[in-house]
Amino acid sequence: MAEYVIYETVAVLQINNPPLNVLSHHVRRQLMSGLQQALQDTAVRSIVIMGKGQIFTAGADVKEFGTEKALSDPSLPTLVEAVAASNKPVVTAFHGTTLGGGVALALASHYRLAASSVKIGLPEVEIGIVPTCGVSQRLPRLVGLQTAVQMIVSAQTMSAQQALTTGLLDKVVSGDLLSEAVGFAKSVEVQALADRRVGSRAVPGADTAEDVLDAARKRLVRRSRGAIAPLTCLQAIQASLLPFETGMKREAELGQYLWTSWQTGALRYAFLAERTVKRWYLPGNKTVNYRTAEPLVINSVGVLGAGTMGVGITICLLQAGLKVVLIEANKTQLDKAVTLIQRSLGGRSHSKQLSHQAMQLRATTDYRQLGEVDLVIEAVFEDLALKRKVFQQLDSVTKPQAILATNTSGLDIDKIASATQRPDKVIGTHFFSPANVMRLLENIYGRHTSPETIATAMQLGATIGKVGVLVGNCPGFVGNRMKGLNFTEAMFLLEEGAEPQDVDKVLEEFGFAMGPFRVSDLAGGDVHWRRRIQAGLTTEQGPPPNTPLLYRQGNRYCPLADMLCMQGRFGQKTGAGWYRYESGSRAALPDAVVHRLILKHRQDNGLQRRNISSQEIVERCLYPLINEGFRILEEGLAAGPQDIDVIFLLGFGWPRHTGGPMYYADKVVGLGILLRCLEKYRALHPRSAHWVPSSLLQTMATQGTSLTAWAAGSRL
Ligand SMILES: CCCCCC/C=C/CC(=O)SCCNC(=O)CCNC(=O)[C@H](O)C(C)(C)COP(=O)(O)OP(=O)(O)OC[C@H]1O[C@@H](n2cnc3c(N)ncnc32)[C@H](O)[C@@H]1OP(=O)(O)O
Repeated sequence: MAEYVIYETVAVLQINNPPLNVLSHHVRRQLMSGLQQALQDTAVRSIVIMGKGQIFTAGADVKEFGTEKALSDPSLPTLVEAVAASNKPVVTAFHGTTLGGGVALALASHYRLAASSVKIGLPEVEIGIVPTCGVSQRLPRLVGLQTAVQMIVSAQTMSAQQALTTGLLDKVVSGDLLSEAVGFAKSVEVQALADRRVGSRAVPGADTAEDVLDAARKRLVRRSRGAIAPLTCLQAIQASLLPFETGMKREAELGQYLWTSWQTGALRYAFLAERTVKRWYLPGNKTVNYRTAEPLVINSVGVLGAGTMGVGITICLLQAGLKVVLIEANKTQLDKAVTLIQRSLGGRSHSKQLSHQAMQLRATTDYRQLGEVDLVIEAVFEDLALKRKVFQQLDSVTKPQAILATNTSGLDIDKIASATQRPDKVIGTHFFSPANVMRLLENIYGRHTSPETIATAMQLGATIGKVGVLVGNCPGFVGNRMKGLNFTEAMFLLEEGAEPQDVDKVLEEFGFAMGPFRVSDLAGGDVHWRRRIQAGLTTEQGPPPNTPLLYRQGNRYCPLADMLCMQGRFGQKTGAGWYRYESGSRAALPDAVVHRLILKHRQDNGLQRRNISSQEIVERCLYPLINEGFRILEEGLAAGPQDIDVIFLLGFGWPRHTGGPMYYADKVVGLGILLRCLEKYRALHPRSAHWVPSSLLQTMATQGTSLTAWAAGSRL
C-alpha cells in the first residue's frame, strides 16, 4: 500500500509494500489517490514521494507483467504522467535501492533528493524492455546523452554522489530522510515550476549527439548478439533529441515493440528462475526441501588443493568473510596460490598490509590443520581414485560433524562418499571456472547425502554470492552431461562439411559469447581427451585396439579432437588447437593445418562434403542437448526446467534473451517442432543415440503441454 500523511503544508506519500516496495497495482492505485487528494487539498502546498522499509522501490512489479494487472488503471505510465502534470511541487526522496519505475517517478517529479547510501539503476534492458514512462526522454534531458546511454544500456547502478554530479539528484542528505524531504519541500513551495519540468528542457550537448549515439551503436551491435532490447533502448534515447511529445510517442512505440516481444518473456523468466531455484527440493521426494532442512552454521572452511579452482574457491570464501584453511602438498604451489589470493583480495603479499579478508586465510601443507573446520571443499585433480584416497584422509582428520564437499565436474558422488564413514555428509559442489567470477554452483546430492548437508551447501552458495542449483548424481551431472552433446554434434558437422569457424560463427550469432571450438581451445582440449581416455573411448595412441575409427561403444564417434590432442594441440595454452594463436594473443585464427586434417579425415573415410545451413548447425548443436534436458527431468535429476536453464545461463553462457535451453525449446522452438526435428535427424543419423526423443518430450509434444506451465504447477 501507499500511506498518506500531512506535515503542515506537505503531503507525504509513502510506499509501503514490503519487502521491496514494488509498484504493484494496489500501490499505484493508492499513490494516485494520494496524489489527487494532495492536489485537491488547498492546505497542501507541496508533495513528497518516498518509501518505507529497506528501499525506496525495486520498480514495477515484474510478476504482474504479462497479466492484466500490469495495464490496469492506473498503469505506471499514467501515474508517472500525473506526477509530471502536478501543479504543486513534487519532491521524490529515495533511499536504499531505487530502480526502474522508481526512477521514472523521480524524473517526472520537480525535485529529487536521496540518502547518501542510495543506489540508482535502470535494469529494464535486462528484462528486455525499454525504460518507458518517460525515462528514455527525461533522463537524457537531465544528465546528457552519454550518461543516459550508460545508465539505460548497461543497467549498472549509480551511487548518490555520481547521481548528484551528473545532475540526476538535486541534493544528497545524510540526516533523517523524511524530515529532510519535508523541509526541502517546504523550501521550494514558492518556486516556479515551469523550469523544473524535465520534459520542457533541451538535451544538453545535442551537438555531439550523433557521435555519442554512433559509438554506442557500434559497441552494442558487437555485444548484443541477437538480443533486441539494447539497440531498441538506444533508439528510444535517440528520440529524446526530438520535441518532447514526439519523443514520448516514439518511446511508447518502441516500448510496445519490446513489451510484446518473446525476448522479454524469456528475460523475465530468467530473472525469476534464478530466484526460484533457491527454493530447492529433491525431485524424487518433495518433503526434503529448503523449508524442512536446516543448514549447519559454517564459520570456517577447508579447501584442499591450491590449483586454479582451489584458489578461486578460496577467494570466494574469504570475500564472504569466512575463515579458510588452504591445504596443498606442494609448497611452491601453495606459496604461489597465497600470492594470487592476497593480490586478488587487495592485500600485498609478505607485508603487514593484508586486507582483513586475506588475514582469514591459513595456508599449510599439513592436512591435520583441517581438524577444526566446519566444511571442506576438495579441489584436487579430476581423478576418481585420487579423490577417493583424499576423502579417506579427510574422513580421518576432520571432526565427525564436518561436511565433506567435492568440487568435481562429473565424477560419481556415491563412489567418492563410499570412501568415508560419513556418506551422509558428502556432497558435490561443482564450481565453474573462474570460480571467483562465475555465479553458478551446481550442488550434487548422492544416495546418502542428508537434507542437512544439502541445506548447508545451498546456504554456503548463497553466502558466497552464488546461485546454487541442486541436482542429482549422474555422469557429468546436469551441465556437463548436456553440454557434451553440443560438442559431439559440432564435430560431426566438421565431418560432413563445416569448418570450426563456421560452427562457431553461427552459434555466436545465436547469442553464445564463444562457439564450441573456441570454448574448447580456451578450456584446453586435453581435459576432455583425458576423460575420453578414462572412459575407454580412445587411447593416447589412437582408437583402442579392434575399434572402428568412426564408432565407439555403439555410437557414432568423431576422432578429430583426439587427433589434435595427439599432436599436442591443446588449444590456447599450446598456441594451437582448433585454431592457431599468435604468440601472446587470444585471437582465434583459422588454421590451414586443421583444414587439411579435416579434409584428409573426410577423404580417408569416404565422408562426403556438403553445404550445411546455419539452421542445421543450430539444430544439430542445440537440440540433442535439449533432448538430454528432458531425459534429466524424466530421470528426476533436476527439480524443474528452471534449474536446468539457470545452469546453462550462469555456467555455460547460454544467451539470456532466449531464457535457457528448456525455455527456448518450449516457448521459441515449440515442443512439437522439436520432436519432429529430433525424429528427422534420428532417421538420418541412426548411430547417434542422442537423437532418440525422450519419452517426456514425446508425451508433452503429443499432448500439447507447455513445459514451463507444467513446471510452474509442480514447483514448491
Ligand atoms: C504498457 C505498460 C507499461 C508498464 C511499464 C513498465 C515499466 C517498468 C519499469 C520497471 O520498473 S521494470 C522493473 C525494474 N526492476 C527490476 O528489474 C527489479 C530487479 N530486482 C533486483 O535487481 C533485485 O531484486 C533487488 C531489488 C536488487 C533486490 O535484490 P535481493 O537480492 O535483495 O532480493 P531478490 O532475491 O532479488 O528479490 C526478493 C524477492 O523480490 C522479488 N522481486 C524483486 N524485484 C521485483 C520486482 N521488480 N517485481 C516483482 N518482484 C520482485 C524477487 O523475485 C524475489 O521474490 P521471489 O519470490 O523469491 O522470486
